[in-house]
Formats: sequence, C-alpha cells, structure tokens
Amino acid sequence: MEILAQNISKKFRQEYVIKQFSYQFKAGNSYAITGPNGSGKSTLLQLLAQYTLPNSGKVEMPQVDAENVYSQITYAAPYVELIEEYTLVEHLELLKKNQYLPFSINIDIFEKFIELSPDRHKPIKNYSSGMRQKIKLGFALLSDRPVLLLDEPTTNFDESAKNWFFDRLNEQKEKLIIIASNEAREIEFCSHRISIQDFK
Ligand SMILES: Nc1ncnc2c1ncn2[C@@H]1O[C@H](COP(=O)(O)OP(=O)(O)OP(=O)(O)O)[C@@H](O)[C@H]1O
Repeated sequence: MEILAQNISKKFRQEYVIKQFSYQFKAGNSYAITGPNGSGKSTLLQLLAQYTLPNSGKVEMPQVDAENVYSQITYAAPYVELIEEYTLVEHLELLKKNQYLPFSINIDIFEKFIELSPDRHKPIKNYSSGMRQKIKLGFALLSDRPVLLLDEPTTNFDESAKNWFFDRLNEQKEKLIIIASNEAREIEFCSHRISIQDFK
C-alpha cells in the first residue's frame, strides 16, 4: 500500500497552507507530520485521505482503484465525532455493517482491547473525553484497513492510556501509519518526520 502526493498545494481564501508538497508514503513505515498550531497538519492529513481536494497537484493510492480508496483508510481525530446518542454496542454494529471493523469484533473483544468496561448501554455523550478518544482509537486500531491516519492521537490521555496506545500501535507496524502531531512521544514513535514548515 502506498500514498503518493504529487506537488499538492492548498489554500483557504487567498492564503496557502501547504505549497508544493510531494511525498511517497509506504506501508510498513510510520510518518509524523509536525509543525506549530495552525500550520496545516490536519489539512495535510485530510488531503492525504482524499477527504479534501488540493487546489493543485494530486494524491493517489497507485495500487487502488479510485472508488476503493476510502475503504483502505481508518482516520481518528478529535474532530471526527462519534454519534452522541449511540451506545458503544450500537457503534460496533454500525462500524461492522460499514466494513470498518471486522465482523468478528464483539463488545467483549472490544472492551478487552481498550482495557475499559464502560456501561455498554450508556450513550456515548456521557463518556469522558479520554474514554471517547480511547474508543475512537480502539475502532481505528481494530480495523484491518491498511492505512492508519491519526490526528493528535494521545491528546486527553493520561500516562497509562498513552502506554496502552503505543503498545497497540507497535503491533500495527505492517500498516501505513501517518500521525499529525506535536507530541514528542508520538513523533519519536515514527520512523520518518515531515515538517510542514518546509512546504510554505
Ligand atoms: N475549512 C477551512 N476553511 C478555512 N480555513 C481553514 C479551514 N481548515 C483549516 N483552515 C486554516 O488552515 C490553517 C491550518 O489549519 P490546520 O487545522 O490544518 O492546522 P494544524 O497544524 O492541524 O493546527 P493544530 O495544531 O492547531 O491542530 C489554519 O490557519 C486554519 O485556520
């Protein structure tokens, strides 16, 4: 699996956030996209997921037909919301139906994986921010999709949740992992670092 960015530029109103970004991302590697607040890390991650289009240049997954691109990607970010009124059980059912999660994942497996046993039948809106974040990452990490895109994954996490995350992520090294981050530990985890400031 591969994501190829060719000379992509993105501007909002008249201002460029990213200029002439080219890069080849390959499975089996992990990449940290770094830069100060507001520099364009999330924008670049969304461009790589093809959730948003560049003003010029292009993003491709060379081995994948255009209509199948989204089914290769898991994306977890603070701004990708869970469904507030749904319970954890209802989320699992929905994600399996959408083939985001394998059919074999049931609530017992999921709770064991995230090392939490929240009230399964409570709506997600009543969970703490750290628990919601852990659930989002649990969905992403249990998906068997080959591309894992993570925006600030350990925000809201205490030390033990961070340890949980890095242990699980370590087991996913065959995937193509891209993390938008300013956290030292997230950046250190990655085998490659890309500074957004080099593309201004
Ligand atoms: N949809 C949009 N419309 C207009 N401007 C936008 C939009 N999305 C992002 N921007 C602007 O693009 C710039 C980059 O934003 P982005 O969220 O990508 O930065 P970031 O590096 O991820 O920031 P942070 O570290 O704070 O999460 C900011 O100036 C932001 O205001």
